[in-house]
Amino acid sequence: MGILNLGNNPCSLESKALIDQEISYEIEMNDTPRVLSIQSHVVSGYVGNKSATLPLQLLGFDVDVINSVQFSNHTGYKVTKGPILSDTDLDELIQGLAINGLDTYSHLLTGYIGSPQVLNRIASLVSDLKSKNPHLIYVCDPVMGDNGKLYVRSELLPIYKELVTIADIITPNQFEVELLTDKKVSTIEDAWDAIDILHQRGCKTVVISSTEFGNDDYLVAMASSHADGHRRALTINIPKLPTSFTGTGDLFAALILAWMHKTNNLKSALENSINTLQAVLKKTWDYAKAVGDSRHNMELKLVQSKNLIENPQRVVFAVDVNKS
Ligand SMILES: Nc1ncnc2c1ncn2[C@@H]1O[C@H](COP(=O)(O)OP(=O)(O)O)[C@@H](O)[C@H]1O
Ligand SMILES: Cc1ncc(COP(=O)(O)O)c(CN)c1O
Repeated sequence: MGILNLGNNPCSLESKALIDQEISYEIEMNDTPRVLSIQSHVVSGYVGNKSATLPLQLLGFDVDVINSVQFSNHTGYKVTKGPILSDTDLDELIQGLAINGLDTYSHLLTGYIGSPQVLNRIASLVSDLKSKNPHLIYVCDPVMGDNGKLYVRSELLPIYKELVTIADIITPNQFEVELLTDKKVSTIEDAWDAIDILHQRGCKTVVISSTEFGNDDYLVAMASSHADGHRRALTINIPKLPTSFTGTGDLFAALILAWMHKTNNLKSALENSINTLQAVLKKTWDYAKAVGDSRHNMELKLVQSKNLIENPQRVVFAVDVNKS
C-alpha cells in the first residue's frame, strides 16, 4: 500500500524505505509455504479440511483446498449426506492448476478420501508435484477408522499400504497402524515393531497420533524418524479426557506438518502439536460439559482457540526413547 503513495517524489528517503519494505513483504510472500490439502469438507462442524485449514493458515501457510467429499457433517451423526469427488473431478482440478502454473507446492497433505479411484490417483500426483518441487513434503494421514472400526470402504486399505511407502511423514492412529502392518498392536513394543515395519517399507517419519494400552489416565503418541542415517524415537504421554472427539486426527496431521516445517525438529513438532490439541480439546470439553455433550456441541472449538494455536503452551513434554 505504501507504493501507491509514492507518485510525487519517488526518490525521497522516505519513499525508498517504503519500497524496501514492499520488497521485503514480497520476499516474505514468496517464502510462504503452500500446502495442497486433499481431505473431506463438512458444511457443519470441524473435520478434514475444516479442521486443518484454519490452523495451517494461522501458522503461516497458504492452503489450497481440494474437497474429497462435501458432506453435511461428519460420519458420527445420525445421517451424513453429500457428494463424493470422483477421479475425473480430481483430474480436472489438477489439470487446471497445472495449466495455469499453480501447482508448485511445499507440501501435500492427504486425509479422509472417500473413493478408491481418487486415492489411486494420489501416488502419481505426488510424483508430478515432486517434479515441480523436488523438496515437496508429502504428509499422508491414512484415515480409515478408529477403535477397531473402519469408517471408509475396505478397498482403500491396499491402496494406503502402497501410498505410505512414498510418504515423507505418516500420521496413523493405533488402529490404522494395525491395518497398515497386519499386526495387532497391544503393547508399546508391538507399536515400535509396527513403526519399524513402516520405516522398512520406506516411510521416513512415522507419527502415531495416539495409542492406548489399557491405561485410563494417558494416551501415548509416538514419533520416529530416520533422517541422514540418524534415528530419533519419542513418546509423549497425553492426559486422557473422558470422552471421544472427531476431527482430532485431522488437526493433529495439520499441526505436525506445520510444526515440522517451522522447527525442523521432531521433538518440538510433537510437543507443540500435542499441547495445542490438549488446549483445543480442553476448551471443547469444558464447553460441552457446560451445555450438553451432543455431537454438535462436541465439534472442535477451533475458532475460539486462535491464540492457543498460534502460541502453544508446553505443558506436556516428549521423551527420547533409545532405538537403533
Ligand atoms: N480423549 C482424548 N483425550 C485427550 N486427548 C485426545 C483425546 N482424543 C484425542 N486426543 C488428542 O487428539 C490427537 C489425535 O487423536 P487420535 O484419536 O489419535 O486421532 P484420530 O482422530 O485419527 O483417531 C491425540 O494425539 C490426542 O492429542
Ligand atoms: C467426513 C469425515 N472426515 C474426516 C474424519 C476423520 O476424523 P478424525 O480426525 O477424528 O479421524 C471423519 C471421521 N469419521 C469424517 O466423518
